[in-house]
Amino acid sequence: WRPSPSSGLLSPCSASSSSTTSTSGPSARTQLSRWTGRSWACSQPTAPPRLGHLRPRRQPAQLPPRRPAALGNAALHHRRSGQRSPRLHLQLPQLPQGPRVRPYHGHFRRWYLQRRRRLLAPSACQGAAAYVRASVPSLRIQLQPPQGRMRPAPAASPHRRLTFDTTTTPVLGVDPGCLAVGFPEVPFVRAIDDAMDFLLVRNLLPLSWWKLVRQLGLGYERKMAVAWRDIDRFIGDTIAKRREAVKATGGIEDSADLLSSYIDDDDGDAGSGTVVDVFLRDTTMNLMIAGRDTTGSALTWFFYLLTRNPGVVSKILAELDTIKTTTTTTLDGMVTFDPDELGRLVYLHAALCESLRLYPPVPFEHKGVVAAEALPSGHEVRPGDKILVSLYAMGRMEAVWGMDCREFRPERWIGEDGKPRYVPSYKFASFNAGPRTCLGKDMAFVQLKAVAAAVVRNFEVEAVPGHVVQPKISIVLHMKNGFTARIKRRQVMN
Ligand code: HEM
Repeated sequence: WRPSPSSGLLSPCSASSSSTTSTSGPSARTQLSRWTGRSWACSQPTAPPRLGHLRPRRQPAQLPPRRPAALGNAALHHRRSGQRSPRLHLQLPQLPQGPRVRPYHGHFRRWYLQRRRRLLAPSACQGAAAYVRASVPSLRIQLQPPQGRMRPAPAASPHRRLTFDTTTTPVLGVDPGCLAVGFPEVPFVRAIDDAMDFLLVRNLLPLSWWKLVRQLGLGYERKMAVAWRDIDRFIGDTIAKRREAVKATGGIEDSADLLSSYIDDDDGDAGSGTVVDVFLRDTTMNLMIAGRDTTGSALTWFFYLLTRNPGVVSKILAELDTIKTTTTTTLDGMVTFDPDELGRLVYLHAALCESLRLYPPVPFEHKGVVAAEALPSGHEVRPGDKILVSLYAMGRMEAVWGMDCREFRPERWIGEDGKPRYVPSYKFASFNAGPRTCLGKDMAFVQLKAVAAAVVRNFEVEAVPGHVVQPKISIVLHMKNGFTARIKRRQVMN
C-alpha cells in the first residue's frame, strides 16, 4: 500500500514497485488496524478506513492529515479533558499516573518535578553519552567476527542490550552488564521483557477477562506477578543502596544518576517512607521502560535503512571525517567520538530524524477522553472515546511530507543554508507533541548519535539477502523476525 498522491488515502501498490531508496513495510492502515482492535481513530481525511470485522461500533474521532496541527489539537485537548485512558493505566501500572502510586497525594507535584529536573539537565545526557562511549569496545567484542570474516548477527539484540545498559546506568546508577561477553541472561532484564509482553497480552484481551484472570492468578497473570516481584526486588535493593550512599556522602555530585538525584530531592522534604520509595520505584521504572526499547528500536531501524542506502553511509562517513581531531582510537583500533562534536553534525542528525519519521519507535499515541468536548478541529468527543493517532501513518503521508514521503532522504531535514531545517513537533511527532512530549528526547539523540557514529565508522553492516524485515505488533515498533546482518570491521584509509 502507498498513500495516493491526490487524496492522502492509502492505495495498493506492488512490493516490487518500490525504488531502491524507498521503504518497505505494511501500509500504515493495515498496521493500524492490526494493532488497535475495535476502538480507533485515524489520521485519514474522508471516509473511515475499511476495517472489516474490526469496524468500530460508532464513528471514531478523526484527525485531518492535511493539517498536522490537528495532532496539536488532540495533544493540547488532552491537557484539558483527556488523559491516558483508564485502561492504559491498568495496563501500564508502573507509570507515574498508575494505580500503584495513586495513594501518594503528592505524585503530581513530583511528576512535575521529574519533568523539570535532572532528566532535562545536561549532566544526564553527558552521563549517558560517556557510558555509550565507554561501551564501544564491548560492541567490538560482540560484533567483530574472527579473522575479519563477515558473519550474520542478530543486530537488534546488541542494540537492545546496549540501550538497556545505557539507560539503566544513568537512571539507576547500576550497570546490568547486558553487553558482557556471551550476552548473559540478566534476571532483571528478563523480568522487564516478560512484563512488557504480558502488558501487550492485556491490551489484546477484553478488560473484564484479563481482570478476572489477574484476580484468579492464572496463566500469564501469574507470570506477570512473578515478573513484577523480581523487578520490585531489584529496584527496591537499588533504592536502599543509593539512599545509604547519599546519606553517607551527605549529598550528590552533578554527574549522579537520576535515582540518587531524586533521593537527594526527597530527603530534603518528604523523608524516606514507603510511599516515597514506591514513587521512586515507579518513576525509575517509567524511565527505564520509556528509554530502553525506544532507543533500541530506533537504532535497529536506522541500521536497516543504512543497509538499503549506501549513499547515506558514505555521507555520514564524510561528515565524521570532519571531526578527526577529537576522536579517540583504542588499542584495538576502535574509533570513538566526542559526544559534543557529534551533537554538531547536521547530516547524522538528519539521517536519524528521517529514520525516526519512517519508523517511529512508539508507533501510535493513545488518548482517553474524560469529558465531552469539541476538539478545535470540530470533532466532538465523548467520555469513554479513545483517540488513537498513528505516528507510523503520519510519517508516511504525502499530505504531510510530500510526494517522496516513502523515501529515506535525510536531505529533507537540511535547509538551503546547510543548517538543520525547523520541523514542528506536530509534524514530526515521533517524540509526541504537547504537554506529554518525550522527556528523554535529548538523551535519546545523544545515545543514538554516539552508537550510530561508532558503528558506522568501525563496521560495515550488510543485510543478509532474503531476510524479511517487517514491523512487529507491539507497543514499541520492533522487527518481527529481528534484523539479521553481516558485520565486518571497516577498513578506512587515513
Ligand atoms: C528514540 C527514542 C525515544 C522515542 C522515539 C521516544 C518517544 C516518546 C513518546 C512518543 C512519548 C509519549 C508517550 C505517551 O504519552 O503516550 C514519550 C514519553 C516519554 N519518554 Fe520518550 N522516547 C525516546 C527515548 C526516551 C528516553 C531515552 C527517555 C529517558 C530515559 C525517555 C523518557 C520519556 C518519558 C519520561 C516520557 C513520559 C513523558 C510524560 O508523560 O510526561 N524517552 N517518549
